[in-house]
Amino acid sequence: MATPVSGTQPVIETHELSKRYRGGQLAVDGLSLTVPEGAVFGFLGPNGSGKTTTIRMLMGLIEPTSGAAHVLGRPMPKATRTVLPQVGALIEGPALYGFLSGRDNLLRYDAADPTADPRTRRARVGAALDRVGLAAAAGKKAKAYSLGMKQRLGLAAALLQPRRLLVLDEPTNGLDPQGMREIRTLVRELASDGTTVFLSSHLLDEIEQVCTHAAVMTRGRLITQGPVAELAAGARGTLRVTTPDPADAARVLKEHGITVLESAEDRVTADPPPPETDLADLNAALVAAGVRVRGFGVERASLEDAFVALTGEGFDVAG
Ligand SMILES: Nc1ncnc2c1ncn2[C@@H]1O[C@H](COP(=O)(O)OP(=O)(O)OP(=O)(O)O)[C@@H](O)[C@H]1O
Repeated sequence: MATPVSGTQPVIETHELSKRYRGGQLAVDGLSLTVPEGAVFGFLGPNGSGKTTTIRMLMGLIEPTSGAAHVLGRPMPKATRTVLPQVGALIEGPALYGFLSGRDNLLRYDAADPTADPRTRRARVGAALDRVGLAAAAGKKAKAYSLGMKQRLGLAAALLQPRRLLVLDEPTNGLDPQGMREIRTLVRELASDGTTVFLSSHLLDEIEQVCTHAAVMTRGRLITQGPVAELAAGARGTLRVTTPDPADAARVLKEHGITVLESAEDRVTADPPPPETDLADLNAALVAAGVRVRGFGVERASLEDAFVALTGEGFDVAG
C-alpha cells in the first residue's frame, strides 16, 4: 500500500519535467507543476501544447526524457503499480465494447482489475452508474449511447473504486453544449467530496466555470499556475462606457490619462483607471462634459485576459 498523503503534500508535483519524442519534437519543456489536494485543477492550453504528453507521463504510460514527476507522493513511472489503483483516469475517450450494455462494459472492466473485489462488483457497478446518471440506460448497448453518455460511462469506470485523484483528458471534447454541461456538473459533484480532479481542456471558459486552480501551457511550457481567481486578477480588467457619444467619452477618458482601447458605435473600452481614481468622479466628469452615459464600470479580468497578457497572443483554440 502507498503511504497516505498528508494534507499539505501536493497530489501531483513535477519538477522540470520534459519529454522529447523520437522525432525530435520537444512536447513538454521543463514543467514544474503543483496540484494541491482537493483542487479541481484545470490544465489549460491550445491543441498541441503538451497536455496529453504530460498526462501520459503522470500516469506512467511514457517515460520522461528528463525531470521528475510525483503522483500521490510517489515517483512515476516507478510507482505506477501502487499509484494507479488510487487514480481514476479517463484518457483519450473510454475504450468501450459497443455490443455490450453499459452495465456489462463496467462489469467487464472491473473484472480486468486485479485489485477489484469480485464480491462487491455488482454493487459498485450499480453505484457508479447511478453516480453518473446512467442507471436507467444501463441495459442499453453502448453503441446506442450518445457521445455524452459514452463519456459518462467512461467516468463511471473511473469511479468503480474510491479514488483520491481523477485525471480527465479533455472530458468534454466533441460534446454538444448539453453534454458539456452534464459533464461539468458531474465533475463539480465528484470534486465536492474532496476528490482531487485534474482535467485538461483547451476551453478557457470551461476552466473558469469548473476549476479552483489552473495551469496554463503554451508550446510545451508552463506560463502560469495558481488559483483561478488569482490568475485572472493578475490581468487588468477593462473599463467599459456605454454611450451614444463615444468620441466625447474617449476624449474625456484620455484627458484623465486613461488609454482607450476601442471606440465603437455605442461603447468605449479602455484600460482601467489608476487605483487612486474614484470611479464616481470619472463618471461625473463624463456627464459634466455632456456625455450621455448608459452604462459605466470596470469589468473583472477573465482568464482569457490573463492568457493574452502573459503570452502577448490570443488564445487560439484551433492550435
Ligand atoms: N507520439 C508522438 N510522437 C511525436 N510527437 C508527438 C507524439 N505525441 C505528441 N506529439 C507532439 O507533441 C506536441 C504536444 O502534443 P500533445 O498531444 O501532448 O498536446 P496536447 O496539448 O495534448 O494537444 P491535443 O489536445 O491536441 O492532444 C505536439 O506538437 C504533438 O504533435
